[in-house]
Order: sequence, then C-alpha cells, then structure tokens
Amino acid sequence: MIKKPSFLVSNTDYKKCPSPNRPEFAFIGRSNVGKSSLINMLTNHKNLAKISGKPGKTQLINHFDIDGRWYMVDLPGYGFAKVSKSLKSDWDKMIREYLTRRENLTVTFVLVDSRLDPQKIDVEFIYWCAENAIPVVLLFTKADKLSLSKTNANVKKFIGAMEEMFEEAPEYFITSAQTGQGKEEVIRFIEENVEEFYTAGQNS
Ligand SMILES: Nc1nc2c(ncn2[C@@H]2O[C@H](COP(=O)(O)OP(=O)(O)OP(=O)(O)O)[C@@H](O)[C@H]2O)c(=O)[nH]1
Ligand SMILES: [Mg+2]
Repeated sequence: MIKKPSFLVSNTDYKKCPSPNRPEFAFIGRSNVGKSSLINMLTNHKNLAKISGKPGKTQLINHFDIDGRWYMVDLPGYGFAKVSKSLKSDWDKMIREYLTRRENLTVTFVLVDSRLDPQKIDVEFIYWCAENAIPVVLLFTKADKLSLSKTNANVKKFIGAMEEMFEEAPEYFITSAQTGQGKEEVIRFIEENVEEFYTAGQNS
C-alpha cells in the first residue's frame, strides 16, 4: 500500500534528478497511452500527475516521492506526430540518456494500449530497451474500454510478437486507470523489487 506520495521535481536532464539512493520505477509509452493516469491510480490520487485528453501533456522527467522509500517517474510520451523535429530529437536525447544512465532505475514500465494491434513504434522502443539492457515490464492500459475477451486477444497478440523477437517475452500486467484493474498486482510487484533493492544493498 502506498501511504504518502508527493511530487518532488521536474527535470530535462537526468544528471539533475534526485539523489539515486532509492529504487526507481519509470512509466513510459506512446503519448496519451495513460501513463499519468496510471500513476494517479496506483497512488490513489486524482491529480498527482497531470492528465490531458490531448497527447503531449507530460514534457519533463517528473519525480514523485513514494513513502520516502522509492521514486515513481512520469515521462513524456513518444510517437506524438504533431511535435517538431527538433523537439523530437530533444525528447530522444533526454529520455534515452535518462533510461540508459540513471543508475537506480530498477524497472521501466512500458505502457501499451490494450485496444490496439501491436504498434511498430512500441515494438521498436521495447527492442531498443532490450539492446540497452534496460529491464522492461509491460503494462497494458485502458482495459475498461474493450470486452475482456477482446482485451485478452490483443494482449496475446502483443506477447506473441514479443516471443518472436526475444527468447522470453517481458513480464506484463493488464490495467485500467478507470476501474483500478491491476493495481494490487503492480504495487505488489514494485514492493517486491523495492525490498530486493534494500536487502541487496545490505549484503554488499
Ligand atoms: N477509459 C480510460 N481512459 C483512460 C485510462 N487511462 C487514461 N485514460 C484517458 O486517456 C487520456 C490520456 O491520459 P494521460 O494519463 O494523460 O496519458 P499520458 O500517457 O500521460 O499522455 P502524455 O503525457 O501526453 O504522454 C486521458 O483522457 C485519460 O482520461 C483508462 O484506464 N481508461
Ligand atoms: Mg502524461
């Protein structure tokens, strides 16, 4: 259970992010996929992370403090067609540097819209993460929008595409910010990793 979440700081540079002395969990995915909404759902907050119906709302690396024990990070989305080329390359540099160099980044949650067939941009991004040894867990979003069977069929298709690329598909959870689906499972997963971070630290 998350008790006390609070917004800490926004940055464009990973070097200025808070001290890397706690485990960190980042949320990324296409613009509008529901990253900020999911952060609010997981933290039981209406507006901890800013949400918008228009894609491109989140523009910075946003750190949230969770119970003084770990960080949650809301990132800007990729694949928003309306941004200029220079803005896109700024995004690329900021995010790719953050993901590859942030030493305490424990897991990167890649959010995927559960309504869609596998999208090239998501598959390519996940492939890039694998090439760079960034640990990825998939979160399928907006599961309230389709029937259970349709959602499951889409998830199966996506995982099938992953299995064609990798020996093992990434771990995944099916979520809805609207209904709270997946909340307990995702929080439990995070808490297990937080626990491991601190016990590994004690043994070294
Ligand atoms: N029905 C439904 N709508 C959702 C869900 N999650 C997000 N939305 C809606 O999707 C839109 C985008 O949500 P955001 O959380 O702002 O998405 P984001 O990925 O943070 O977007 P950017 O910051 O622009 O990259 C908003 O209109 C949300 O209300 C969900 O689980 N179910
Ligand atoms: Mg956002």
